[in-house]
Amino acid sequence: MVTFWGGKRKTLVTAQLHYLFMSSTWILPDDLAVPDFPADHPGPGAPVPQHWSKCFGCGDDQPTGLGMEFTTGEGLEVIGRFEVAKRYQGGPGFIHGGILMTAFDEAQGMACNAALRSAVVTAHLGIDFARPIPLGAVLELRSRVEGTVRRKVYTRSEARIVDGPLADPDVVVGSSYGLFIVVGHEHFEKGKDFVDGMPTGDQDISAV
Ligand SMILES: CCCCCCCCCCCC(=O)SCCNC(=O)CCNC(=O)[C@H](O)C(C)(C)COP(=O)(O)OP(=O)(O)OC[C@H]1O[C@@H](n2cnc3c(N)ncnc32)[C@H](O)[C@@H]1OP(=O)(O)O
Repeated sequence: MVTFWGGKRKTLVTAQLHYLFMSSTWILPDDLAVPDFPADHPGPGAPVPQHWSKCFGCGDDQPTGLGMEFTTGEGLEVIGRFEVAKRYQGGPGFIHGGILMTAFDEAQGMACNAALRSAVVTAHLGIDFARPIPLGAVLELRSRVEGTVRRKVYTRSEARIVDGPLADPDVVVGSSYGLFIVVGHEHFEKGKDFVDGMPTGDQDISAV
């Protein structure tokens, strides 16, 4: 069918089939456990601290990083924001897709940490790029844990432009599904010879 249509139309059909395939592969397991709401949760609107000051996603001691800032949302939702700086450019005038993926990675990791109070690392991430995102846009990513199975944490996130060019809080410009794995201190001990700086805060779970 795809070969029969050919040309530009072939490309379009292939892209649509790919989108359907990608979306349909994210199927939550039947034995998913929804985490309990933390008893000490501060409620919506509270700042969520960076987990590591040198982190490319959220660190305030990482000048080239995204500098994402997080607050708690409703329920177990975590809301992250950052402005698309010129250095994040891919195609002329628009964000690089890998930067958006990085932002989703960070946002969904923070949602895991807020819900489970455990360190996690990313095992799998899938992104749907729905709209081009211009430089100067302020992106808001709303992320949540959908549930867990043993150490596996299933997450979702959506991005919207809430300020700057093409802002429209009703339009989802990208979405993401991700599998994170709960890890212990030993995971980060493997990086102690390479670490840049010394973790000091409560959220710095590295054993170095
Ligand atoms: C204060 C803190 C801040 C926390 C806040 C953090 C926010 C930071 C956000 C950035 C996060 C990152 O970028 S982290 C950096 C990028 N990620 C990484 O570097 C991870 C590299 N990969 C690994 O280190 C490893 O593969 C692990 C840890 C993910 C898993 O290894 P493991 O510990 O030996 O566990 P393993 O038995 O293999 O897997 C456990 C279960 O997960 C499943 N599983 C494992 N990988 C996959 C996979 N890709 N796709 C599907 N399923 C998978 C297995 O089948 C198994 O299922 P079952 O048998 O139970 O059914």
